[in-house]
Amino acid sequence: MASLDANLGDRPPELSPYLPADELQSRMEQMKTWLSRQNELSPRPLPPINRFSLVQAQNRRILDAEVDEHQHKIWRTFVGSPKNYSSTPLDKLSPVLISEMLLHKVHKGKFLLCRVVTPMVKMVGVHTVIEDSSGSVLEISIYNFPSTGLGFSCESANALFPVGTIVAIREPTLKLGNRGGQPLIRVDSISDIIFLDQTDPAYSEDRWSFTLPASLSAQSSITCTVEDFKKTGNLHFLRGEWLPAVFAYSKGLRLDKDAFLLRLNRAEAYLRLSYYSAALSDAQTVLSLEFIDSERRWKALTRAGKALYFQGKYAAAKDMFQQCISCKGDRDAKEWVSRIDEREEERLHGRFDWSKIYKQNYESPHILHIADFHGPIEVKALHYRGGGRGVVATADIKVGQLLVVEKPFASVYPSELPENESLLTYNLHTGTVPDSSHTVLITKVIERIWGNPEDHAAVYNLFAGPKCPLLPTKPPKTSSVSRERATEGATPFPFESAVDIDVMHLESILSYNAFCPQEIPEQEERSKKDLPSAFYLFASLFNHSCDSNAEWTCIGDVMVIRAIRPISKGDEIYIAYVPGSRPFLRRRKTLRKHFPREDCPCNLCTEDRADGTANCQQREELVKKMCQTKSIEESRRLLKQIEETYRSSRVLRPEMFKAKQHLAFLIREEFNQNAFRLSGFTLRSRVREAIKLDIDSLESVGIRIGKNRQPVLTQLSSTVSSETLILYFLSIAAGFFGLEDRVLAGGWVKAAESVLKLGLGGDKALFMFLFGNRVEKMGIGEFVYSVLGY
Ligand SMILES: C[S@@+](CC[C@H](N)C(=O)[O-])C[C@H]1O[C@@H](n2cnc3c(N)ncnc32)[C@H](O)[C@@H]1O
Repeated sequence: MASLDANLGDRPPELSPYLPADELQSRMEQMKTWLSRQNELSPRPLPPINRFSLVQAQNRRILDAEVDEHQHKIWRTFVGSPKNYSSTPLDKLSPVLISEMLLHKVHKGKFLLCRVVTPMVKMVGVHTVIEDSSGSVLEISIYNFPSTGLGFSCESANALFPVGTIVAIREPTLKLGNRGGQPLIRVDSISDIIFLDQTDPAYSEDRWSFTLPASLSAQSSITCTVEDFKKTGNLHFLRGEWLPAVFAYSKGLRLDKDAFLLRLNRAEAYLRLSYYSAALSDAQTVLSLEFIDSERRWKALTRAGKALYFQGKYAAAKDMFQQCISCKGDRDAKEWVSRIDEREEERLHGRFDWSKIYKQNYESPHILHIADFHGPIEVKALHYRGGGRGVVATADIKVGQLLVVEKPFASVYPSELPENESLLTYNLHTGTVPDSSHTVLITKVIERIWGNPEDHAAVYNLFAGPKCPLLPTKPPKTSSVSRERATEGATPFPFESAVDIDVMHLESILSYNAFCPQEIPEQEERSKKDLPSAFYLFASLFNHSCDSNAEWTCIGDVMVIRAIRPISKGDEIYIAYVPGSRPFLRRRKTLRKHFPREDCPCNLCTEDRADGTANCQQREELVKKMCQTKSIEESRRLLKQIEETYRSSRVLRPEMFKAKQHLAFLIREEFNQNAFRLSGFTLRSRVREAIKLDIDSLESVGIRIGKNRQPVLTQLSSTVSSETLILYFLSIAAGFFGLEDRVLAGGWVKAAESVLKLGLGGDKALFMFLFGNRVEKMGIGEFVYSVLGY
């Protein structure tokens, strides 16, 4: 993320989310060019900077922020603007002073040792004033630092960077800021910041030409003892400020690395942050100590067990909890053991209790207790696909077979975002304005990599846009975790990142691989501010087809992929990035970023292209009209016209599904309102007509209907979700039930149950959970239960 740098004479294009889509896209292209030009400006010396006025300006900002605390703030950001990061270790860099630095320059080969002079103020990132040892000052903006972004308070940033904190900034970038065009250091990558040890000679006051006011330097941690840090850490922990707690414990551990209580507490704080490898490493260090008592040992075992469980290392986690049980006969640990057994059933055999998982989703969209699962599939090199890979079947696959269950690497729901702040992001990679949840997702992914550096390679092995080279099917063994936490002499996490984080590359990766784990309602493409965003490492390897052979759905933020057609061994498996039910021209626009040169090559798009743009456009307009009309007669006319936009040879006709469903709906509405006026014969013939339309509509989306007017489920639909199909089937059943044709009604109920099994893996409990209320409302509850034997 980035805020816009001030221009130097040549003005940047004006952007607004309210511009027509094409105009907005073209201005974003201009903005891209403008930003890269800014990046290429010739370096020049810094103007003189007055310490007093810089500090005063920051103090004013702090006051303004306090006054505006409750006002709604909209922060403007850019995804895809140039951002730098360093990949050179600190000990290979040489120091630079502010007076030696140049504006518009990335100081390659250098690091700046600096001290925080004023409290932080929050903008898109956090902003403060720093000084170097000679007393020269500069403003600094730090983006993407965990626990400082959207929804976090300034106090959190000040707890992490209190006045007096000394940091080294690797290969700093000096730019002009957008607020008044002041020169500032801009840090996009958190891995560029290294926090110096408070025992480092740099912390000695005589190293600095300027003495910080006593009232401020008291906030510096130089005089604190291990006990002070423990207390501060515990206080933060009690307030739920996990990262400030981690920092306080870590400072204590810098003074005494054997202070195992701090380490034990830090392990718990790491768990709350989902930094599992860090939590595990702390818990294991405590377990390696011979002298700890059984209570502490039990705590360390529990924390190690949880870290391993959430990393999906179930056997090792079980071992920890079993040791807990022998330690204390612990009931909690027994529950964890049985949870682990359930996870192993899921992971190894794909046996999931779906209704239990759907119920978890009611409590929170972040499903905690579920294992990842892979069916008979593998990632294969497919050089003709962007990124060079795809997922193929390693055995013949049946309709409904479970292929993938995957927890997200990170996910963000709008309900987690603050009400008084939002982000207006321009994604220069895709020319779109993503919702806040997508932008926050980037920060979450950065944090997750920072806290779990072993995942770095898998994330950076994902497709990153049209210029991305062919990628290997497995992430290469990385040397980037080489600056290991435990390496002798290296600054340990969290004071230094174990991996270098290239934010610009990550932004590209997320532009091409983020999912919205919720169905996007029709017509909602331009106002999707309420939609969640999630990122999956494995699901990102599937290629796209609008007429896919597998369906992805989400339960909360857990991705589930199932086959909706029989798939032969060796065949590629596709999912739909954009639903095939969306009209062709809108689909093509949304898919443009994935197919920038030619269109999507799938069957559905090929058929739509063959119908011609004019027909597709007319079809889209007719369907729009159809959805707005309440007149049955007009609806019949429109249905005919929609049909005429298809070539006669076409089988899959998704818009006919919508149109027929709408007409059936209007007919039902009419007879519901006029039932008392219509003769029994007319009523029955209307009901029959509505049912016929419903049944015919299913054939337009690939559901074959047998001679007995029952569906033949040799495949599910690529353009209608299984959940929607079940509802239509049940509504047809209700129609036949109204006609007192219990045989046909029962047949459709059974078919609905089959779709539930194939498309959602469901059983009786799931049927009751998802559709129990709906069949009651349709007035066929008792009938349905008797047919299904519930
Ligand atoms: C999420 S990635 C899919 C995995 C990717 N193929 C890889 O190797 O990492 C999305 C990108 O894959 C490529 N892609 C997806 N579906 C495709 C298709 N049907 N044909 C060709 N390339 C496709 C496009 O470049 C798209 O932007």
